[in-house]
Amino acid sequence: MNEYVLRTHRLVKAYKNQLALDDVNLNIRQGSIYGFIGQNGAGKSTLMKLVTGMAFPTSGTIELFGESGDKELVRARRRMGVAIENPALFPQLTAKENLEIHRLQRGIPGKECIRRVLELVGLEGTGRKTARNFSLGMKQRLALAVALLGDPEFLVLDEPTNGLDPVGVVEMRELLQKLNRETGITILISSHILSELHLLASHYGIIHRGRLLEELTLDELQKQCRQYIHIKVDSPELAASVLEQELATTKFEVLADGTIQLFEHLGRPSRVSGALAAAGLAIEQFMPMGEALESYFAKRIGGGAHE
Ligand SMILES: Nc1ncnc2c1ncn2[C@@H]1O[C@H](COP(=O)(O)OP(=O)(O)OP(=O)(O)O)[C@@H](O)[C@H]1O
Repeated sequence: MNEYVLRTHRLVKAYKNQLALDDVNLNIRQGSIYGFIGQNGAGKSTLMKLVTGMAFPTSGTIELFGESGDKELVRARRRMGVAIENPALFPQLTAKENLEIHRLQRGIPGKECIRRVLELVGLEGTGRKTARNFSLGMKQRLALAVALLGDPEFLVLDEPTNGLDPVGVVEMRELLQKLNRETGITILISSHILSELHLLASHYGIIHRGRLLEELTLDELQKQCRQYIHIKVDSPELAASVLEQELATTKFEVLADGTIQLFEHLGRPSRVSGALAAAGLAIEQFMPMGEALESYFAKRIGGGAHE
């Protein structure tokens, strides 16, 4: 079986006066959840449209389930479920009726799949309620159900958490994790907010101005997001000398507001607080912190902007 569900090679998409994708080599392994992160306009939807056949590349190749010929790609795309932009939902129809229309349009045999996808996304109890009266979270679930109709092996979801409240984001995360765990489905999911995908995605791709800056695993991302102890005491100068002399470290920074970020001794916080207290310092704040994911993302694309 092919190790990669999707690979792109030097993929370029040029619109009249701009490169929406610039030499993109993307690699999505089978069974992974690939979080595709980029600001608005970075090129996420464009890549998804090329992969799903909604638009054509200017140059470069797409390899889907190991296939890259034109005919083979058409066949491979049948193994994909897609939710890009809002799917056509009929507001006056129920979830079941909406799915029936999509099933017929796509020529999927048998009605059994409708009950199954409704259960998968947790909309089986919506009965006669019409889509007009659905919450945004329910509409997103219905869009996901539409994508799941043909029993796909690869799901492509463009910002499915867009506009959801924090509870809705967590629900969507749990739902996609459950699908991935129980069916082994590979998922490509985009967002402009890294923290929304964090803990959902097993792999990450960061795109900025059409260029794929970095691909990394969840583990690598965690390592990149630097951990430290945040310390606020009545005398930062004295604290700095305690850190250097008593704890033998220079891996800290004293910020302009007098707070200290200590990058060492993370596993022994009581030793640090003990040494500070023993020197007579009053400890006002003392807590372990990690660099916010968003600041890592901002830093990464900040650097990328000059590439
Ligand atoms: N049909 C088009 N014609 C011209 N330019 C386009 C077209 N589609 C996209 N673009 C441009 O290509 C760039 C990438 O757009 P794309 O929609 O892929 O970004 P995105 O990362 O999906 O952003 P968003 O989060 O806003 O959807 C943008 O600058 C956009 O203006």
